[in-house]
Amino acid sequence: MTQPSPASRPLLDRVAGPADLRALSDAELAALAQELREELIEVVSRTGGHLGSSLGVVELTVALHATFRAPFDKIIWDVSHQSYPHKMLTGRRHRMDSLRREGGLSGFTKRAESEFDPFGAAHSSTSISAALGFTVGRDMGLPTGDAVAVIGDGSITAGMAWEALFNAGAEGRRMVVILNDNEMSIAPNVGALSRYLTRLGGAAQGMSLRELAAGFEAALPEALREHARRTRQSIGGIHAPATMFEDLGFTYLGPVDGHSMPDLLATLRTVRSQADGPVLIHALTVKGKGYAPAESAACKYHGVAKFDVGTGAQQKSRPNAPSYTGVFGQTLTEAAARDPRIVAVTAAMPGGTGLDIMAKRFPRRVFDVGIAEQHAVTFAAGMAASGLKPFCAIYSTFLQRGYDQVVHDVALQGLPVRFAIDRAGLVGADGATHAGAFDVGYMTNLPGMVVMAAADEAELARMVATAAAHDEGPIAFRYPRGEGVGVEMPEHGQVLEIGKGRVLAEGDQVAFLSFGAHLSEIQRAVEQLAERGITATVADARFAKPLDTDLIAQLARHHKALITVEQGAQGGFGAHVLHHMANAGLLEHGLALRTITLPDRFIDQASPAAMYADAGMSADHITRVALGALGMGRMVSVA
Ligand SMILES: Cc1ncc(C[n+]2csc(CCOP(=O)(O)OP(=O)(O)O)c2C)c(N)n1
Ligand SMILES: CC(=O)[C@@H](O)[C@H](O)COP(=O)(O)O
Ligand SMILES: [Mg+2]
Repeated sequence: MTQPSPASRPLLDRVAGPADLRALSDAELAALAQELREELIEVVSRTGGHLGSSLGVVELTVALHATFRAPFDKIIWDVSHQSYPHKMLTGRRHRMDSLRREGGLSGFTKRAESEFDPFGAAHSSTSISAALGFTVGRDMGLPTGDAVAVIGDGSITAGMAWEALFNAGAEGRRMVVILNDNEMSIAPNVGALSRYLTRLGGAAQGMSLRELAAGFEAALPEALREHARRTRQSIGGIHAPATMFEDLGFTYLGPVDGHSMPDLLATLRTVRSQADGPVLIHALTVKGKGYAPAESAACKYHGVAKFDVGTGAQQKSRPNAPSYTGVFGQTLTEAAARDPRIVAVTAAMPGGTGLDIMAKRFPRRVFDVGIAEQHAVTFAAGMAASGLKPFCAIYSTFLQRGYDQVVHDVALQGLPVRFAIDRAGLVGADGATHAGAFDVGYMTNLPGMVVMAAADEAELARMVATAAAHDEGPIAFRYPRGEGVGVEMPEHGQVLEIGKGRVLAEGDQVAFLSFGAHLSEIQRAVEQLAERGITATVADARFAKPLDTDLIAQLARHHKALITVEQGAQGGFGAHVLHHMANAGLLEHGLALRTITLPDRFIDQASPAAMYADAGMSADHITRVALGALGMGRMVSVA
């Protein structure tokens, strides 16, 4: 991929890698941060991506790399959507225009991409655990240096981060956690911890971190923790209580101005030379820092499309149809207006899941619990047990985090939680970490769980209605990222009969049994087959559980080949159909059977269409599979 050369920047041009930062003076490091920021804005204006979070850590990234010795020391970015400045300082500056594109740099840290990415991420709240793991490796004599976890105030709300803090505090090993507190998750941060951090940030406002760091430096190493406590107390008042981080065994330093290079350098250098146990540095930053359109936007340009640097105006795609997410949010809001028992839960994604639409009309019936998928699921289970009708709206990839809760707190207890599983299938630029590949498998194997997938946006509206009406046990419906196919929308979502599919077109030779949103690709394949004189039946299963066994029997009896298609991993819908057919004796009449699923490998970022092509699921592939199943594999070649 040809890359435009970055504009010449006097200091940045001198930095081929982090070691070069150590030849710069502190003043030059501050100036370098400004160059880095300018280039970051330019690059992301061309690529799109997670701009606001990356802008907020420019100074921190420079200071970290100037102080620690990566890759020997391990700098671990939580989520790592803020790692663009880190990429630019660690030998990837000239490839930044390929960010999030096919064949290009990942939008997250990735072990395979660079030795400076010691730990891959994209799901939140893993950094402290990973840093503790590296720390133990170091202490057991492996050639690895200090571990530094950089975690945001949103990501630290997750239970996993606290499990790691408890463990690290008790272990007492030298490691560093930097809490990057910008008071934002994707949406404004929520919850009691967020309130606590705001108080902590405000309490010591005006104190000089350089003073604190100087005091810190003067302390004897073994007295480090006690000294930091005394220093804080002398600033916050004699009786200032210890922060909860200190109670957990960390030395708490802060708050530090996360955009002041002198303060950051003084603090990090002191910690690097003096720390003898776990240290938490509380850095206050501004999401979108240094770019006025980002700083002033409510979303702080968390994730942006390409944009005009002068105005900040993003290139809006012109949708031909409403988005699945929008249809979900709107339909659920209408259902909630009719049924006061409907409530909804999101784990820090009110906009991403469309629940912001319902929250505008029914603010007290939508609960943003922060990045806490496990809690979200069990909280919904509790509400279901109380007689409410909870919709738990979580992306497929993040619901993985709450799986034991789905099993133990929902399915096992037969509670009617409605799972709205957005971002099912391949999602594009976020790549493999965000692919909704596994939910069909991990939901259909649960006794009593009803599992649906929407073929289009009208079907999604029907599935919302079906879920609202289904009080007998848990039910889930999945739908993809992006816009629908432009079908006419029903006025009210009609309630579907549980376990019944539908036939959309009838043919003689091959039957396609589709589960979910790959239907339009199948229809293109059907056209290609028709050009070759082959007629196909197209059925939409709607349900992977319970299966429409009558429909399957009918398709099996009247065709030479039956092909299942789903936007999910092996072990999902197709596997259930095969399992049923084997046990029902439907495989005994010479029927050719094929399952089209994602392959058994992770698919790298590209456009969703290119990712599906990579996965062997384009219309051409489907046509080829059908021809092969009919024994006509060599009849024609398709592209
Ligand atoms: C387990 C999980 N749930 C949800 C998300 C979606 N997500 C990505 S970034 C983000 C907000 C993170 O906030 P914070 O850590 O404060 O970083 P900031 O963007 O403010 O820099 C969320 C909710 C995720 N990546 N992982
Ligand atoms: C980093 C992260 O997990 C989110 O910001 C994610 O990229 C959002 O994805 P959508 O754009 O699909 O909502
Ligand atoms: Mg934040």
